[in-house]
Amino acid sequence: MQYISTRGDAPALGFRDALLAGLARDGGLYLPETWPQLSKKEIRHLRGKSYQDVAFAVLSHFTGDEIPADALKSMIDEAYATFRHPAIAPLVQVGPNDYVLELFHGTTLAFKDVAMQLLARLMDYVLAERGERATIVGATSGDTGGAAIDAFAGRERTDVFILFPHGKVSPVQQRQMTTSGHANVHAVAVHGNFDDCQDLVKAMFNDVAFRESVKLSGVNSINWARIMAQVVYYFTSAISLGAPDRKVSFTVPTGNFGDIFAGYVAKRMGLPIDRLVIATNDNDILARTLKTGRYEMKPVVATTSPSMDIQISSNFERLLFESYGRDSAAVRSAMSGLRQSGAFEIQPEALKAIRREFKAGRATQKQVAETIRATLAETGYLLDPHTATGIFVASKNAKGTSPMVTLATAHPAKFQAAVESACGIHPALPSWMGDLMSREEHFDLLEPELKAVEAFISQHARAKA
Ligand SMILES: Cc1ncc(COP(=O)(O)O)c(C=O)c1O
Ligand SMILES: N[C@@H](CCOP(=O)(O)O)C(=O)O
Repeated sequence: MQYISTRGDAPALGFRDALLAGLARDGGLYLPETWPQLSKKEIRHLRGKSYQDVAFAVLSHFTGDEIPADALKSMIDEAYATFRHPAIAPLVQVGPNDYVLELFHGTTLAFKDVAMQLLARLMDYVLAERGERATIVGATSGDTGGAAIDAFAGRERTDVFILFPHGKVSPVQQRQMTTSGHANVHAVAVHGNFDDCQDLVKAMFNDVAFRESVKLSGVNSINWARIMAQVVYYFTSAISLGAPDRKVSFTVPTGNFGDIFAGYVAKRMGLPIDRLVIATNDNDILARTLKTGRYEMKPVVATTSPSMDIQISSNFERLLFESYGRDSAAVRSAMSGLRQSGAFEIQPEALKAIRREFKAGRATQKQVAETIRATLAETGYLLDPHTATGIFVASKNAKGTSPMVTLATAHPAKFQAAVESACGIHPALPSWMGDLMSREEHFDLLEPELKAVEAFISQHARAKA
């Protein structure tokens, strides 16, 4: 399996190189040259199998012969042994045809753990095989950072630098990043928002001299391996609801478009997905884009679902590439429009293709709070504000026959203030992380200036060219 860049100007890479590269050298994002196919018969065969077995069946199509089967199996087993629920991603029924897919049973209580625990092991494996080290840089609006720090903490071959927007993550998210205590982990608060942090990460990748000097690698969903690992739970949940002999719909709280793009990939691979619904908070660039055909940035507003306070939705570039029939020149032109004027128009045929695959909706903060309160009152189920965004939008986009699964992307205890203000209940952290808020914090505070951030990383990174 070869991986190609959305911008068409970087060499195609095998799985291991794409994994370590993160972002392609032309600034594009890697995806597989062709979509692997699972027949109905093969999907049926996965019924009753464990999460780990389904993960192997799906992921081995992407890793091919670059990761031996035994090694992949052990990495999958180790990664999901860190989860606190035997099903890894259990499905909970909250209405006659409505389900919540709980993706928050990992070590940092968010869906990011599902991919990150595997990604860390895959990177370690490839680096060890090559006798190399890497410097991992990530941007976070709160959850990716904690998950990456947990998954990479103490690993010999990697140093991890996580940029987070100062004062804009929840107290639990901040502590998960700042209390690790491991020497290879660096939490860096940046005066700015998530988009500033993500811009810095992309700029570091595009600075070839810097990239090579510290052997840069990335763990945001720009890295194909993140998306790949997230495809698995679309299969496990749809199969448990009757796929491939029944279509299933999904609503996904969306920011960087990685999680829902994984759903699109599952569909391309043969999973019968009916609707894929994008749910946004007040930062509704994706909902506006589907409505108007114009992708246009507006200033980010702070909401009660801070992890989705994003305007530049990185993985939308992967969808554009697909919708333009994999025409990388059209993607390059859209991305240069975005850089120059903060906007681009989607050509009519591509827009039609996107609208065929996706629906979209927005939930205001008031609607999110009301959804948390009403869902608790009616079903006894406590939602976090990101999942509540999904549940609200799902309720407007459900389609009679197919079950609607909303992805529960975070545990309510990560957003205690918002949940308490919505319904009066203060969600407690699980007892195994009860001391989180009393651990000592360590982090650095930097301005959003490329050279200053690069200098900081060069000074602390152990990987050198
Ligand atoms: C809790 C939570 N929900 C939803 C999202 C959106 O996911 P994505 O960026 O993959 O669209 C994020 C992060 O982006 C998140 O942390
Ligand atoms: N919500 C994310 C933002 C980064 O998304 P990623 O999936 O590209 O890593 C976060 O919590 O950091």
